[in-house]
Amino acid sequence: MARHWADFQYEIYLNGMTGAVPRLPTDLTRLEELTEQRLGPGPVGYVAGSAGDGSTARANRAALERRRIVPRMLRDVQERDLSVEVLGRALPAPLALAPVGVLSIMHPEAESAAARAAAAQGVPFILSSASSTPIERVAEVMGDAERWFQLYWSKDLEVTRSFLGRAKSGGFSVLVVTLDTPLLAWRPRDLDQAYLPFLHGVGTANYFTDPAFRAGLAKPVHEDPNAAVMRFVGLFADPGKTWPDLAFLRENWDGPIVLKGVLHPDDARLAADAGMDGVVVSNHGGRQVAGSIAAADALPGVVRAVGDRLAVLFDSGVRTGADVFKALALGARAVLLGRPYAYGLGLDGQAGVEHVIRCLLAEFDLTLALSGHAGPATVGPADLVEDPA
Ligand SMILES: Cc1cc2nc3c(=O)[nH]c(=O)nc-3n(C[C@H](O)[C@H](O)[C@H](O)COP(=O)(O)O)c2cc1C
Ligand SMILES: O=C(O)C(=O)c1ccccc1
Repeated sequence: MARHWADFQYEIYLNGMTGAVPRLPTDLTRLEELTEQRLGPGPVGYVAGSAGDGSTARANRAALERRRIVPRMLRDVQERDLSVEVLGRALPAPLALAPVGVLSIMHPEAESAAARAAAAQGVPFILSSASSTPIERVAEVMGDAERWFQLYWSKDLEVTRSFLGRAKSGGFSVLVVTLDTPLLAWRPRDLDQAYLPFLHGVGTANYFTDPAFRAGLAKPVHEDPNAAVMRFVGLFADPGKTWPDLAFLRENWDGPIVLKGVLHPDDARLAADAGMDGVVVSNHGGRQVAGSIAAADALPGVVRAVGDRLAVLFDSGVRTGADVFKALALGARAVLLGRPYAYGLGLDGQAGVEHVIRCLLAEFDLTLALSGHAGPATVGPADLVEDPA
């Protein structure tokens, strides 16, 4: 029998009989405020912040909130199964943890704690190229759990080759290539504090321990960490890349490749034509193009364009179980979760990330059941209306 994620609520109430209440809020929209109170302004500003005036991040939430679910009754929702097949993988629920860089600013155990949490709950972990922890150290704590690798497609071919080889050796099976960050956007919250997180734990972070990256430095990282950070900023991405360049990745990666940060239907078609396996409809959580289309508003057009050819995933603004439901109703196969798990990590390490996953999926399970669905397969556009307000 499939796991009933909704039972988490009774676990919480049962614990309550001995006087225990959850260590973190069960409404994940409250985590940001709590993190802000507990951690310094630099790290929280970096994670919570977004591009420009923040309008895209707000639009992401508004586009999800504007869509309302129309529940159906008497449809036998006793036995529910949240599992989905994505890119040939059986996932227990339509959820993966999004790639989030430099997690050591949130917690000393950084990506290792987040990866352990994902593995414990059976949710794929997408490791960022810009992680605070080397690929191999993360692989070590994941057993045989599902893990994907996010590539920042570097200007330096040797760095890219090195990452692809190390990710493959570490058992990372899906390559997620992020397209929407050829440059870091204008981020006033970080600029006002002159805060760049990349110096944090520089000696042990993924880039800074990579042999190909180090080979290009005039001095060892510990002797001139500022120069190492400037080399990183200069080469982690490549604004010169174009669609034909994808052939290199297709030839040098055996497994599925997913392009992250696609918003236009024509770009989704180009991804399919380039032999890619999936796209993530995402505006990077509103951190790149201030003023851009909300991710949920871009989703239906991409699904119409390539839904029969590619796995269409979604992120940017997912905070509740209802948001997961709405993304699926708009045509996504699964969603990625970003900031909320970073806050969970900052507030309570591995346990905090597990709390976030369990709350989101319990709420999603209940949303499904209460809306008349026994699983993701039957969810579709007919379940939603747009709030005229
Ligand atoms: C602090 C932070 C760091 C991020 N680092 C990366 C990264 O290294 N690679 C990447 O592809 N996306 C990165 N993202 C974007 C996320 O993968 C994801 O697209 C975004 O957080 C989703 O929006 P949400 O935070 O509203 O859930 C980062 C996001 C945040 C908040
Ligand atoms: O901050 C980000 O959103 C991001 O994607 C990033 C970019 C470079 C390094 C680490 C994270």
